[in-house]
Amino acid sequence: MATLTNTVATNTMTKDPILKVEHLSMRFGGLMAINDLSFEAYRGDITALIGPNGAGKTTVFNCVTGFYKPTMGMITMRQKAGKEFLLERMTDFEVNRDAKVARTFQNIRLFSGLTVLENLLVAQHNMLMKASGYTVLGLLGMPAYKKAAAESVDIARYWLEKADLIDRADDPAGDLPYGAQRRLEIARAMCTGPEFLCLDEPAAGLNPRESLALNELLRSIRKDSGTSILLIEHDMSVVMEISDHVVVLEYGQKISDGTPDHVKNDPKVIAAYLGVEDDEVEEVIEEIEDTQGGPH
Ligand SMILES: Nc1ncnc2c1ncn2[C@@H]1O[C@H](COP(=O)(O)OP(=O)(O)OP(=O)(O)O)[C@@H](O)[C@H]1O
Repeated sequence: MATLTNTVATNTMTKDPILKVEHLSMRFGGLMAINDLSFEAYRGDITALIGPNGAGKTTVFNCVTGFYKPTMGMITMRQKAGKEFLLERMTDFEVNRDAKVARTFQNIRLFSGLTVLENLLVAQHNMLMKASGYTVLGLLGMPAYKKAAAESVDIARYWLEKADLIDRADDPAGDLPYGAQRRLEIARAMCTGPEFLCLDEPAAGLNPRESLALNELLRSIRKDSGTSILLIEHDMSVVMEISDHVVVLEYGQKISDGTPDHVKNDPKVIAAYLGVEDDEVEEVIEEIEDTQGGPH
């Protein structure tokens, strides 16, 4: 099995996997976008999925979150309480509601005409409907609904504080600067109480200050809520700064798996990013160092 021969440079003995991807393949017509991919994400970790354009990162995300049905393979998520879900057999709605996996998308998908607070309340719609007993009478006055409604405002306020957006709670979401909209999307996903949060390029288009604010939010999610995070990211400063574990894809296969330091120095990863063969890596790195005036 090709994937098992790759080095996993993390201490997997002490880690508790929240997600296991086993022999995942996804074919689009004649194109094998993902080819026999296996990796794990560990509970409480921030795991980054990286790789050059077209490597298959978004396809993996879409399989994990129920948007695509994989051609082959198994995706198991195990919740903290021990309940297991085979995500490849579930719809995107079930993955979110039952397995408690939330996601954001490459393109921001907020309700731009609703306020910042309203965006977070809409995200809790399922919980509120459940509390209403799915009846109009419930909506109109049942104590359970009133309690749930008050709780959902508290949850929204909590995440607005965390995302540093509390001062903008009553502004239309569409009026926020880009970086703040990204944080609002993450806050919205967190309002659904996920055990596993999947973020598709959260730092895309952010300026350095917004990137720092994002890093801070993700670190606080990991620390305070214990939610495990899987993110796709091109911004290496974000990946290296906040990830506990990095999985690198190229042409739909795993080429490296380990700590940020391990993958950063892995010749296969360097070769993939520079677009050269493995045996040419050292030569190319020497050339780069020469043009930059020596090693850094
Ligand atoms: N729905 C689809 N139909 C056909 N081909 C697809 C589809 N989705 C992805 N692909 C192809 O699968 C391959 C992997 O694409 P994917 O978007 O997963 O890569 P990626 O690593 O996320 O790339 P990027 O970093 O550019 O977003 C690409 O060759 C892409 O063109």
